[in-house]
Amino acid sequence: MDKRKRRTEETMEENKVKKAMSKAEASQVFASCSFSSLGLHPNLCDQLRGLSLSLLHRHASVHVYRMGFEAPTLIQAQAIPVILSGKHVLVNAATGTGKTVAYLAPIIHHLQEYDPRIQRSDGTFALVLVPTHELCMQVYEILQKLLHRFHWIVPGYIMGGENRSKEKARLRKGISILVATPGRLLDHLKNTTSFVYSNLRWIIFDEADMILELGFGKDIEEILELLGSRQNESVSKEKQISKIAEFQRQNLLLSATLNDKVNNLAKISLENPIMIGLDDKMLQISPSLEGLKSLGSDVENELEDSEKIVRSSNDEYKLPVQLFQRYVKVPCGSRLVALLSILKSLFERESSYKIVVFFSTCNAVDFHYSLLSEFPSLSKMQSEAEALQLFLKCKLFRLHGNMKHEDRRTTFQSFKTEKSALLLSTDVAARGLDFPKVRCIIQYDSPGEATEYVHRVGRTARLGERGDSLLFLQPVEMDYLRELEKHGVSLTEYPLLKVFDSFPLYSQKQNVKKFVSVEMHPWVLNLQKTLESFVTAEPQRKKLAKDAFCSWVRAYTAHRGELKSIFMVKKLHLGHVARSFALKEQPSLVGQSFQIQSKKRKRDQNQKGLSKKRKGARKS
Ligand SMILES: Nc1ncnc2c1ncn2[C@@H]1O[C@H](COP(=O)(O)OP(=O)(O)OP(=O)(O)O)[C@@H](O)[C@H]1O
Repeated sequence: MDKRKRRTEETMEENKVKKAMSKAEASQVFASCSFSSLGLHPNLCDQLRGLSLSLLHRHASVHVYRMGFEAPTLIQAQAIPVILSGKHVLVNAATGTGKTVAYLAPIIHHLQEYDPRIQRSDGTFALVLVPTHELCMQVYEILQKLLHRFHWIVPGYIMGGENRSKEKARLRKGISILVATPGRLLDHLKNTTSFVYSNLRWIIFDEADMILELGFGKDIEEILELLGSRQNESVSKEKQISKIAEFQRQNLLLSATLNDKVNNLAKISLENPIMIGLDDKMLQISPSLEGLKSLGSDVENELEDSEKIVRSSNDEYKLPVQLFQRYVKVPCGSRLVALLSILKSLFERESSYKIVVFFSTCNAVDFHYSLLSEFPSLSKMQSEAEALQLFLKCKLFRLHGNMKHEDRRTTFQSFKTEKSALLLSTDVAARGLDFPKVRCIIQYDSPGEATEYVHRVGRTARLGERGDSLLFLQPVEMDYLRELEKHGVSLTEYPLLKVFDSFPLYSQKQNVKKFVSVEMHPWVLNLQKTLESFVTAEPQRKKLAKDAFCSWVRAYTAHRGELKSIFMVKKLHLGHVARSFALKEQPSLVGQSFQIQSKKRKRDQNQKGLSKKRKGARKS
C-alpha cells in the first residue's frame, strides 16, 4: 500500500475515533431531554434553542439573539425543575457545565409569568452575587441574551470601580434582575435610597466559595441582614409588598468547589436546601439552624461535624473528564526558557490555538507581557524581515486587577472572540470566566489551594470540549502533586526535553546528546543568554523584571497551611529565581526578611556541605 493511501486511511480512522470520543464526551455533559420538558415557558425555550441569526426587518438588519442550545446540560436538567419549584438549592457541578443558565432560566420563567407584568418601578426581584467584575459582566451578557423576548424584564449590574452616580440613576429607574459584586451592593443598600428591593424574591451566590475567600464574608452577612434574608432572623413580613407577598424567598448557592466556609453561608442563607451534584453521603442540612457563627470566623472553628453539608477539604473535586492534565518539572533557573519554548511549540503546531497562562502577581503578568510583546525571533541566519518577527507569533493579551477597568473589559471581550491568542493573567480570570475555545491552561506559578487549581484548569475543557492543562513545578515543589491527589486529581509528566530537542539552533537541527539535563541543554543555555541580554539592555524592561521578581518572592511566602511546607522560600535559590525573570543577578531590592532567609539557607547549605565532607572523610 502506498504511503499516501495509508496516511488517508489513518486519518479517516483517527477522525472516526475522534467523532466517537466527542459523542461519548458530549453524552456525559448533555441530558437526553428538552428544555420544554423541564417546565420552562415556550418562548424561553425558543430563546435557548436555535442559532443566532440576522433577520431583515423593515430595511434594517435586526440581530436576533438565540443561544443555540440544542438540549440542556445534565446539571441544567437536574437543577431547573428543582429551582422552578421554589426550593432553596445548593449546586455543586464541574466547571463549564452550564450552571449560569441553570439558575437564570427558572428565574426568567417565573418573572415573565407575573400578571400584571412587572415594571421597572417594582425594583429588583432577583439578585445575583458574583466575586469579580469580569464574572459580573459575563452573567449580565448572558442575561441580556436570555431576556431578548422579555423586554419588560430589565437586567442590570453594579460593581466596584464603576461610576456610582450612574449606577444610582440606573437603580432609581429600576433593575429587575441585578448582578452585583458584594462590596458595591452593600454600598448601594446603605446609601441609595431610591434602590427598591422590597420585591426581592431570589438571591443567588455564584462562585459562593470565592466570594467568601475574597473576604466578603462580613459584607454578605450584612447584605443578608439588610435584605431580611438571614435564616435565623424573623423576617419582617410587613416589609414585603404586593407582588411577592404570596412568594417565599428562594436562595441559591453554586460553585464547582465547595469548601467548609460555604457550609456557614449555606446555613445562614438556605432553608432546607436541596443538594444538587453532591454525593449521597453528604448530609442534609440540619433543619434547626442554631448556633450560627460568623462568616468571617476561622474555618477551623466554624462547624460541628454533624452540621456539615458540603465537602470537607479532603474530598474529591469534580473535573471535566475530557481534560488532559499534565505537570512539567523544571529547575527554577530554566522556568522562563521552558515557558517560552512550550508556548512556541504549541502555537507552531496548530494555527488556531488559545492558551491562558496563570501568574501569581500583577507585576509578573506585566513583565512577561512586555517581554513577549517585543522579544524577537531567534535565528542567526535571519534576514532583516525575519529579524523583525516575534518569538511568538500570536495575539497577546493580559488581565489583572491593577489594570484600568476599561482595559480589563476590552481584554476580556477581545480574547473571547480571537481564534488564536495567548492570555497572561492573574487569578482574576480563574473563576467562572467563559472564554470559548481555550485549548490549554498553563499554570506557570503554582495555584496554592487545590480549589484554585480546579478553577484555573476549568477555563478549558468546557461543556464536553477537549482541553489540556500544564502545571509548572520545580523539583523542590513536587509534593504538591500529592496534595492534588488527595482531591482525586492526578497528573502525568510532560516531556520537556523532547520540546527543547525539537528546536533547531542557529537554524540547524541540533545534534543533542541524549539524556542531557534541562539546565545544560544547548537550546536552554542559548535562549537564556539571549533573554538576559534582551532584558538587561533596556532599563524599563529590567525594572519590570526586578519588580516582578520581588512581588513573585513575596507571593511565594504567602502560601497558607500545609502548602507552606511545599512552597518554602528558604528552599529556593534566589539567584535562580532571578534567572527566571531573565536577570543576571538577584536584585537587592527584596526586603530584609528575604535576605536573612537567604543567608540562613546558605548557612544551612554550608553546614550540610561540611557534614557531608566530614562523613566522606570518615569513609575514606
Ligand atoms: N444547554 C447548553 N447547550 C450548549 N451550551 C451551553 C448550554 N448551557 C450553557 N452552555 C454554554 O456553556 C458554557 C459554560 O457555561 P457556564 O459558564 O454557565 O458554566 P459554569 O458551570 O458556570 O462554569 P464555571 O464553574 O467555570 O463557572 C457557556 O459558554 C454557555 O453559554
